[in-house]
Amino acid sequence: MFNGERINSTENRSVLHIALRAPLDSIINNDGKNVVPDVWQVLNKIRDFSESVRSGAWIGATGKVLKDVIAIGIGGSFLGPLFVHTALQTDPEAIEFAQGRQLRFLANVDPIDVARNIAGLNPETTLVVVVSKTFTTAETMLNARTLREWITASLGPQAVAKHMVAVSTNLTLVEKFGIDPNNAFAFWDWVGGRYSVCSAVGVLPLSLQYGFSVVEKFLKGASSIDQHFYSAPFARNLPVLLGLLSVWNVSFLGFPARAILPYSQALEKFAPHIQQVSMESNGKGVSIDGVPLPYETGEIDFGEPGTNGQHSFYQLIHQGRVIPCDFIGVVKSQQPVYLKGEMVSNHDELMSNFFAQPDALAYGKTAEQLLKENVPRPLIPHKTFSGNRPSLSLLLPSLNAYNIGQLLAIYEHRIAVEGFVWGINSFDQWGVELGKSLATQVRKQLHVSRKKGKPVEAFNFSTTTMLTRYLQESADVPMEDCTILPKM
Ligand SMILES: O=P(O)(O)OC[C@H]1O[C@H](O)[C@H](O)[C@@H](O)[C@@H]1O
Repeated sequence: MFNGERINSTENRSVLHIALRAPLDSIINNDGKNVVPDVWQVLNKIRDFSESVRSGAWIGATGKVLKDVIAIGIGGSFLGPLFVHTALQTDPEAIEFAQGRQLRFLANVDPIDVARNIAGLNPETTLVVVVSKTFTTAETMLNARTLREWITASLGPQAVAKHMVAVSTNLTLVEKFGIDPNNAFAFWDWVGGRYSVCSAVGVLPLSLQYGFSVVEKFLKGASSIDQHFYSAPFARNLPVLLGLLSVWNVSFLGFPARAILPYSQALEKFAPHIQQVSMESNGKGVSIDGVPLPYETGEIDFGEPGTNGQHSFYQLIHQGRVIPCDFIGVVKSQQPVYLKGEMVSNHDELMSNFFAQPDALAYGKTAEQLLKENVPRPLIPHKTFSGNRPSLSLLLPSLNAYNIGQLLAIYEHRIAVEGFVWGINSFDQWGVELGKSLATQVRKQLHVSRKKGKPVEAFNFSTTTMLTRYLQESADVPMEDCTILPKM
């Protein structure tokens, strides 16, 4: 990976997200060319652009400062930036830099997501960042056309130049869409979508919200783990150890899932992000050479912040299926609260749970202990905890931009380690293609049925029945040849 070899062999690409956060003087080659200067050229462009928007030097079509940003993107062009944004939102340093500004994310093609995103915003003070590696993703492009309409309907077509910018590897399509290439921020095909938060995909929206200096700390944190991963002996190498633990749990112990349980509300979007990084990377059925695997790979990742999860799905984890857990705790809260007269601070209360849960999973509770507590015999099987349920705990010193970068990189590399051991390609995602092409077929069918009254054909019985019903029941929904935007 670090040598720039084309380890993503099915797409014939290198995998160099480590270059996105490498110091300017480092050398990371792709096809014999050092890519680090290109990375920094874009980072500097983001620094200049975000500073001009934040300072008010760059203004909207009607002369107003652009204080609100909507980032349109989905999958890897959404989940990582949302995780980092959510984590920074309560960081005291980041808060200072975000005064008076808003960052929102429009991902789903559901028009309800459009409605939620534009609610309360004025196009005059809004900058739209269209984020798409390919610039062909159906959801993102329809959302981009929708918000282009939202802007032009109130400010006129010339306003697009001031109110829309893009992040992509496909600058030709950016220009075709009508966004000035000068307002496009590039990245490269050696960055996988789910590994792209350290490229302009994350750095641009986050710099607009928090300023480049905060985001640079995030990059430095990620880079510190890259260096650790590259050079630390395996026995002390965090991503290696974590990756091996996961392989052990999945392939040797046969546990198919992994719960990601941060005891920090700021990390509320961490599990959804890791869900994509992990499940899209390692959810494969064949080896890198295309041979069906004789063992399972990948985890079913899910998670919620503690303590919320404890009151939801932990019952199953304690007494039902065995689900290896990652507990993530933070020593110092971003937002400490102390109440006079309380036994512990609010953060200590949270952390009491962080320390208690792994113990409960590991050691459980025996029938003997319950008998000593005079638990009635019929209840003993119900109140017994088997123990011997694996978990691991990570304790971060604090949660600032730097540590957030570290946490991200630890998981990115851990997932790569798992893939290397399993002998799969963790960097392609062919499994998402079939659904996309069938959706294209449905889209065509909906068009000809609605416009020309053509019956549903060439689908299986179940889909034909459901589609026909959908068309019948929505025949009265207005489909005029005019534009309708949400009325919220
Ligand atoms: O950034 P884009 O090209 O719009 O792609 C967005 C997403 O599309 C697909 O769903 C891929 O499976 C994801 O890996 C990717 O992140």
